Amino acid sequence: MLNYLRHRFALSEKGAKDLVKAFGACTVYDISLMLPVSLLYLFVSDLLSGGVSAGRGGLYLAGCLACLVVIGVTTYWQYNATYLSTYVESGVRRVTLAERLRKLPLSFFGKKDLSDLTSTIMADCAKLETATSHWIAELAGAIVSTTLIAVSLFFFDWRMALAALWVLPVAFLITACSSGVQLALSRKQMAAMMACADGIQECLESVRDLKANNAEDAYLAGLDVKIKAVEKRAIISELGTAVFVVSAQMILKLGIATVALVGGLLLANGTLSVLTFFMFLLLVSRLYDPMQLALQNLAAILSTNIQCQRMDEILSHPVQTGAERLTNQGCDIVFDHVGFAYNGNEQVLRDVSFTAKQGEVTALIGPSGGGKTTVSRLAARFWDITCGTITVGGMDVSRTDPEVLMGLYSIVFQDVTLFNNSVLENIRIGKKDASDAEVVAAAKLAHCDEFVEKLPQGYETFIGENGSQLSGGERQRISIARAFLKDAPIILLDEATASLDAENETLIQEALSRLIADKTVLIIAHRMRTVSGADKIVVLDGGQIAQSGAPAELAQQDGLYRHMMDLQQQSGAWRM
Ligand SMILES: Nc1ncnc2c1ncn2[C@@H]1O[C@H](COP(=O)(O)OP(=O)(O)OP(=O)(O)O)[C@@H](O)[C@H]1O
Repeated sequence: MLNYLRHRFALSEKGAKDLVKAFGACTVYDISLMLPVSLLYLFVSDLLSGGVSAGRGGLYLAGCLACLVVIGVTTYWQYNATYLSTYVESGVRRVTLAERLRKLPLSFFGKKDLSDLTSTIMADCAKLETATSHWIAELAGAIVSTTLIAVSLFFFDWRMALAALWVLPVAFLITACSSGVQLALSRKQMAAMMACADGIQECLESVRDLKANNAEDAYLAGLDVKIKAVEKRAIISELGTAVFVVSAQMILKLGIATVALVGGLLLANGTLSVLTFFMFLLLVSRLYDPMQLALQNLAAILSTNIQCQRMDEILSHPVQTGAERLTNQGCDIVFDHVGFAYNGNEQVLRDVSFTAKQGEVTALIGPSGGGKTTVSRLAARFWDITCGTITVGGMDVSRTDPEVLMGLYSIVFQDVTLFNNSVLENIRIGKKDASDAEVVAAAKLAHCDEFVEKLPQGYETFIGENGSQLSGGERQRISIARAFLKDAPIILLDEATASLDAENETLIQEALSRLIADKTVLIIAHRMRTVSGADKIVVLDGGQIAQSGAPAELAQQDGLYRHMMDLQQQSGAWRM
C-alpha cells in the first residue's frame, strides 16, 4: 500500500506514511460527526418513552459537551495530519525535483522547455499539495466512515438501510466510469496551458526583437489564440467533470427521497417504528455530506495522474553519475574517435580525435555549425557522447561525476548568465568561499573595476535580471572575472572577447594570457586574429576534423584554414 501511494502520488516514504495517518484521522473525524446524531436519537427515544428526567437531562448535557470536545480534538488531529504534513511533504517534493534537475544531463533540457519545468515544480506540486491535503485523505476517510456507518444501519433495519445506501455504489460507479473522459480532458487542458505558458515566456524573452521588427501585433494575435484555447479547454474540462459529478450527487439526493418513501410505506403498514424512521431521516442528511465532497474529490484525484506522470518524467530520467574522486594525471584533454548526436538524432560529430595539451592553447575554428561549441562542451561532460572516449589526464570524463569534474574547468561562454545580485556576488559564483578581497582582485584582472567604479554602489550594485543594466562587454568581463577567481586548470573560452571594443579586447587578452599560463586552454574563435597565437588549431567542418596542426603548418596547406584566413583578410579590408 505504501509503495502504491508513493508511486501514485509522487510521495516520499514519510509522505506516504503521513497520508495513511491522515486517512485514519479523517475516518475518526467523520465518525465523530455522527456522535451528535446518536445522542439526538437517544434523547428522542427517551422523550417518546415517557419524558426525560432531570438526571438524564444532565447526562445529555454532559454528552453534548463530550461531543463538542471529541469533535474539537478530532478536527485538530485531522488538520495536523492532513494539512501540516502535506505542506512539509510539498516542500520535500519540490526540493527532490530541483535536486534531480540539477543532476540531469543537458540532453533532458533539450527536450523540455523552461516553462514546462517551472510549471511542474510550481503548479503541478501545488495541485498535488491540494490533492493530498484536501482530497485524498478526505475521500479515504469518507469511504471508511460511510462503510462503517452503513454496516451499523443494517443492524437497525435492513430495508431502510437498503433504501438509504443503494445510491452509494451507483454514484461511485458513475464517477469512476468517468475517469477515462476526465483524464483525456485534463490532458488536453494541460497541453493548452503549456502552449500558452510557452508563448508568454517566448514573448517576454523576445520582446526586444519583436519591437525591432514591428512584429508585436502579429505575435500577440497568435498568443491571443493560445490564451483563448486555455479558456475554452478550462470550460470544457469543467463541464465534463461537472456532468459526472453533478449526476452522481443528484443520485445521492435520491437516497433521501427513497428513505422518506420506503420509511413512509413501512410506517403505514406498521412494520417500522417512528423512532427508527426519524433516526434514518437524521442519518441520511449527515451520511451523504462527506460522500458528496468525496465524489467531487474523486474526480479531482483522478485528474492528478497527469501531474504525477510529469513529475515521474523528471524523477525517473537517468542522471549522469560517476566517480566522485578525480584521478587525472595532468590535464591533457584527449578526444579519441568521438561521435555524438543531440537527443539521439542526426550525428553532429563523427570520428573526432585530437589532443589539447596542458600548457598549450588549442583553438577550435571552422564554419558555423561545424561543431566547435559542441566539442568544447563535451570536454566538460555537458552531454554524454555516443561513441569513442574523452579523457582528461587519462581519466574518462564519462565515468566521473559531472559536478566533481567541473572543478577542473573554468568556462567563459559567449552567452553569459548573470543573476539579479551585486557585482561582487555575481563574480563570487566562480568560487563560493572566496573573500571579498579575492573577488575584487579577480575583477581587477578582468578589467571590471573600470565600469564598476562608475556604478552607484560600486561592487555592491545590483545589476538587474540577467545583468540587464550592463553592456555586452561588461557582462563578458564579469564572466572572465569568474574564471580568474575559479583559477581551474582547464579553461574553455567561447569567443570570449567577442563583445569588447578594440581597447578593452587588448586589455582582456593581456589578462587572459596571464590566466592561461600552464593551463589547458580550448578556445573557440571566429576571428583568425584571436587564434594566430594558438599552439594548435583544430579545424572542424560538418562535425569532422578537416585539419589540425600548428598555425604556421596549416597556413602552408591549401585547406579550410588558409581559406578562412584569406576571407578574414578580405573582410578586414572591407569599407562601407
Ligand atoms: N542543443 C542542441 N540540440 C540540437 N542540435 C544542436 C544543439 N546545439 C547545436 N546543435 C547542432 O549541432 C551542430 C553543431 O553546432 P555547434 O553549435 O557545435 O556549432 P559551432 O561550430 O559552434 O557553430 P557557431 O560557430 O555558429 O557557434 C549544428 O548543426 C547545430 O544545429
